[in-house]
Amino acid sequence: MAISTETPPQQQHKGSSEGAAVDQKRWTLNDFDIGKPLGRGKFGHVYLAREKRSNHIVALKVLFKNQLKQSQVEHQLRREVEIQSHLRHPNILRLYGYFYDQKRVYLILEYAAKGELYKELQKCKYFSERRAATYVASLARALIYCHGKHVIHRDIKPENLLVGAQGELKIADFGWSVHTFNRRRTMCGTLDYLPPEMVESVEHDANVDIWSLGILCYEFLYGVPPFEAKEHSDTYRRIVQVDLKFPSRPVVSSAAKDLITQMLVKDSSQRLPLKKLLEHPWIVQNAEPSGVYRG
Ligand SMILES: Nc1ncnc2c1ncn2[C@@H]1O[C@H](COP(=O)(O)OP(=O)(O)OP(=O)(O)O)[C@@H](O)[C@H]1O
Repeated sequence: MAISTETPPQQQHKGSSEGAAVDQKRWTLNDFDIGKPLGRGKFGHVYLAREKRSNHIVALKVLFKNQLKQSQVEHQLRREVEIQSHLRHPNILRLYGYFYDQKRVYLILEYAAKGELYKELQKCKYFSERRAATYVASLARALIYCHGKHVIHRDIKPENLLVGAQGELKIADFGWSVHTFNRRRTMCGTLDYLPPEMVESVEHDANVDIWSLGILCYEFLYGVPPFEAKEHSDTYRRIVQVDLKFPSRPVVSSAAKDLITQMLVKDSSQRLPLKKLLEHPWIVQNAEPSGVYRG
């Protein structure tokens, strides 16, 4: 199978803007050769596929409409598609387009050849500081890009991260993301009359992603999330109290702990901004400048 990862699937309407082309092309199942299954999720299956005309390799996610309806997630899926199809960043999984038939919805996704990060973490138990810092820096860059477009991910966790052929991290699941600008518009009609504290709350909201990235950084280095507990109520309490403890094993540098401590701050306005994170000594000294961890 000829593998091309550079060019997106052919688009029908040349000359239109990239984002518009995604919407305008009318795909059907006949446009693809279907390959091996890549995995299955709650609502359907994911297959390796090749777009016939361009030979472009993609991941085709097939979702069953009746299951989406039953779980009342159609609205969430629509939002996910709307948001993800407009994002272009090396660390964000591309959504090239979608189509549907009577029973199914198909999402045409960028293929992430190295699969789920979650499985890698399980295999290694925890990552080296170099690897963790490289991942955290790429995620910070992807989130800065999202926040610049008023998109908050809200669900950054290892299960939602895939790894590309070069070892680059890809944020994959935008099911819980929100476009704050849209939300504000529907609520208030226009931004013009909003007081500063409400306009600022866009950034304020975005700080939830800094918290999640702090949790993820901890999990990369220790193999478990920081507030884990047997009982749900205990996890809740530990989060609310920010009951942050650093075990003595595995050994983790004080610079890494300092960064995590600056991200896991209860007052969301006091969390280390993502741009500052990229300048933190632990990131500067450990993250691969290429943004790619090759092992
Ligand atoms: N773009 C992709 N490239 C490579 N493998 C993928 C891709 N998307 C999904 N997969 C594989 O298919 C599996 C199922 O993906 P899917 O997104 O449907 O399920 P999920 O992550 O469990 O999400 P959900 O809980 O929303 O169903 C993933 O766990 C992953 O192994």
